[in-house]
Amino acid sequence: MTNKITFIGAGNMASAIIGGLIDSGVTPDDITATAPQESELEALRTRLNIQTQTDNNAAASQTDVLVLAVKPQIMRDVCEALSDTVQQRSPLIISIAAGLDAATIDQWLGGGNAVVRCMPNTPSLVGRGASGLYANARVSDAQRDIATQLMEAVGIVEWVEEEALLDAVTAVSGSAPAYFFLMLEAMEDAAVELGLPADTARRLAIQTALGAATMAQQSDKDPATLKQNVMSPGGTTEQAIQHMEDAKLRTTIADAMQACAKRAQAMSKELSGH
Ligand SMILES: NC(=O)C1=CN([C@@H]2O[C@H](COP(=O)(O)OP(=O)(O)OC[C@H]3O[C@@H](n4cnc5c(N)ncnc54)[C@H](OP(=O)(O)O)[C@@H]3O)[C@@H](O)[C@H]2O)C=CC1
Ligand SMILES: O=C(O)[C@@H]1CCC=N1
Repeated sequence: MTNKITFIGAGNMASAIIGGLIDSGVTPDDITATAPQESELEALRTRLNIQTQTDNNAAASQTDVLVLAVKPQIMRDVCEALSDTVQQRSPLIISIAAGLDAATIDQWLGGGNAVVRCMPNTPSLVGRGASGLYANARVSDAQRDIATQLMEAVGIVEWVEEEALLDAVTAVSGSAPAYFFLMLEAMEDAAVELGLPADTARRLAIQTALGAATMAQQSDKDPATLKQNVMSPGGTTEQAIQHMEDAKLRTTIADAMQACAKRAQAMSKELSGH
């Protein structure tokens, strides 16, 4: 990838993507990250050898791809302060903010921009990210390819042609690493209750999650069949799964994902004013 990429914001999600990009072979010199405090950038620069800047406009004035990676609540101020530079330079805009539509981002940046909305997740850091992407009408095929290449460097990419579907992507992958971390926490706690040392329990639970995900990815069987294959009739797994079904775990998961998508919609209304 020969494009210069600038990340506005250098927090959890930006540093996960940057880490993944560098591991995938992108030249650190082609990546710039900005944040208000030099102290926050110093660690990133030392660790990853990338360029850093505290001045968003200075960074944006030299870039081909501008990744907006600040919290949604400050996006308006950040975009409006960047609009002159963006209007002059016309970089491809990639916003990773939850619940902020492309038209609003475009308007805050002065209008007429090629805007890709991306919903990534933090496993991008280890090259196992899952990103949903949506492009507005200004995005050319070549720019779509750039966005695809960028996010495929850190995981899988799924394009959606309806922007509203990014809220579903947020529920199933953007926010979802947290669901699995919760599961790992709960399994470790329960295994400790059953007498295992915490570190042993954690290693076993993590390896099992990894193994199950890898099997689900590589097998031609669906998850329901893979689950059934673990459940010997009258055996142990049946008891565990029956307990989860009785406790309505599926409904809990569905309700949680509905709440997640609804929050993305509400944020959009709150922040864009329409
Ligand atoms: N975390 C996640 O798993 C995911 C997050 N996202 C989206 O990514 C975006 C960032 O989230 P996340 O990384 O978690 O948040 P963080 O708070 O970790 O990162 C935000 C970054 O923006 C910096 N920042 C604040 N103000 C400015 C400014 N004026 N100019 C430049 N940088 C600034 C912050 O610096 P400082 O710390 O000094 O304030 C920080 O480096 C959000 O919009 C979120 O919706 C999307 C998918 C997943
Ligand atoms: O919780 C959030 O709002 C962000 C967006 C998706 C994951 N983290």
